[in-house]
Amino acid sequence: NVASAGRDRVPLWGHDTAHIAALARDRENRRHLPGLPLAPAVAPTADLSDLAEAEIVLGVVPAQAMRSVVRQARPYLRKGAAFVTCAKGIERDTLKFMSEVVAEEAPEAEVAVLSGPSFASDVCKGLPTAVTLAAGDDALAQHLCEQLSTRTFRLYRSTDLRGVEIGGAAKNVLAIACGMAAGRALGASAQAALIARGFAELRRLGEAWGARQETLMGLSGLGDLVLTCGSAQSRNFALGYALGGGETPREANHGKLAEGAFTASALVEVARERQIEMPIAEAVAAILTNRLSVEGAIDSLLMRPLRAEA
Ligand SMILES: NC(=O)c1ccc[n+]([C@@H]2O[C@H](COP(=O)([O-])OP(=O)(O)OC[C@H]3O[C@@H](n4cnc5c(N)ncnc54)[C@H](O)[C@@H]3O)[C@@H](O)[C@H]2O)c1
Ligand SMILES: O=P(O)(O)OC[C@H](O)CO
Repeated sequence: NVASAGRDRVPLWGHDTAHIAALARDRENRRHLPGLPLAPAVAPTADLSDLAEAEIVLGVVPAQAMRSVVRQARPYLRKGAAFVTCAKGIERDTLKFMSEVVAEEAPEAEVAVLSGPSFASDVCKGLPTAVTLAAGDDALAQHLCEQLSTRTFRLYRSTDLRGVEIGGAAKNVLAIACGMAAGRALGASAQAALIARGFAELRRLGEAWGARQETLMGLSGLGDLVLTCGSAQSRNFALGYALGGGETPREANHGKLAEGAFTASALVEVARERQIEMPIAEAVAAILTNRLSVEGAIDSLLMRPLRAEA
């Protein structure tokens, strides 16, 4: 809906033809965003050739599906089109970030990343939202911000693609930990401690990749961490909450996409490769793979050696 502002026709492609037909018929996404009508310009389509006219393509699919979607889309992408990845995660099989996946699968496209604190329903309702758009070339980032911003959806530009991607991928994993603490009723103080120590992990990883401080402290880093760790509306937080309440990793998902569950192990591997300590993320990955209980994770985090705050 946001992307359609000021445009005559914005094709909305999806792989699930029944869902696309329902979107075209109902003019709303009854599955995920009931009661929020599609903007008139949005044209649901199952035909990828509809992308041929697009100067800007937004990739809004689960991180683990991004490669196959870009591969399918490539033959239809116009030369020089910008492909903006909106997925927050790391590809499990390759440990690659989304901008790398897009660059590998569609080398002719201009790659950009959109990330930041934004629940789809808030954006769709026209509530004020601010996020970061990063592209290697500042002029491209500025162009995309101008093209995609609306009065209520504010884009800040950046050239720090990796910093933006690290924030988006890490915050989902850390939000699972915060959800677990809430589900275990550990209290608001524990919650705040997890956000602060989680941010220390995100920042350490970002710095090891050369991410800029303003990115890590900004919308796509601290901003999205605070939103996702502090709201039951978050699917990652909700997954953690169910785990904290005693559900198994298999039960706790409730059929919703919680990207942190797919990215946790990859995040930990990426961190280990750079010798970065991420004990909270490690605990989440271990719980999700049934190597550790929630109780065991609490014990191991509380019993870590005392150290300087960094
Ligand atoms: N929902 C939000 O509030 C929100 C906000 C910011 C960023 N994101 C990010 O956007 C990405 C997508 O999230 P979402 O909430 O739109 O998820 P979603 O579960 O609604 O899925 C988005 C679309 O991807 C399609 N899809 C699923 N598997 C696919 C596959 N294998 N191949 C092709 N298409 C497939 C689905 O049919 C759906 O239309 C995630 O990485 C998420 O972190 C979501
Ligand atoms: O529902 P979540 O946990 O996927 O969070 C959605 C967005 O990423 C919040 O910025």
